Amino acid sequence: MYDLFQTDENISENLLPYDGDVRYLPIGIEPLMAERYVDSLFHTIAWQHDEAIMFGKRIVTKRKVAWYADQPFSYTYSKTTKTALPWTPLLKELKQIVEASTGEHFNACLLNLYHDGSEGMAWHSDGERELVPRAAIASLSFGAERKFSFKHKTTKETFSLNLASGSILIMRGATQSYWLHRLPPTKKVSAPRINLTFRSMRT
Ligand SMILES: O=C(O)CCC(=O)C(=O)O
Ligand SMILES: [Fe+2]
Repeated sequence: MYDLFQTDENISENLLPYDGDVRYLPIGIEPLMAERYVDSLFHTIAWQHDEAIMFGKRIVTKRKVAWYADQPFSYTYSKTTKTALPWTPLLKELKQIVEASTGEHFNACLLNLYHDGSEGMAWHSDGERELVPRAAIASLSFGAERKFSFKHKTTKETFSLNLASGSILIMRGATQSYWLHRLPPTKKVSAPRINLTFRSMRT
């Protein structure tokens, strides 16, 4: 039987040239296990269409989201507020894997379901008031491999990488203050992708 928990030696060097710390772990979860997780997540998570207020209008995204945490934290972004659901056994298991691989602790998780390449996420940083400042955010990806990009807020320098199924991306320190990130839409991908970002909410 293979070891579910990767050691830190598989984590990349810092991928950002300055003003932050981003590391990539290509195999956070073995590919065959990852395939099974996509299926379970698809069926057991309380997926909801995301709502946002943009230019004063309420829009409903095609992308679906879900929000889970240790406590029923509310989380406001894009001017909408969500209340966290309690962890499911599956999410607890994934949180443990991510914590063991990164050496960090998390108390909340935002999940995104992108049905195909037409769905993505626009440039943003995760600096909401409810988050512990400078705490690590770990992003666990399942399903279709997608490009993920960073752009420095002032120098405009960009950096991109592909996020494989089962991979973990860790953003730490000053990253959210200086860099935006996005998941660009693409015509090349027709399969779904599920992403989990483990976070630390202020308690
Ligand atoms: O889907 C992704 O890889 C990133 C999602 C993201 O940036 C977020 O939920 O804040
Ligand atoms: Fe983000």
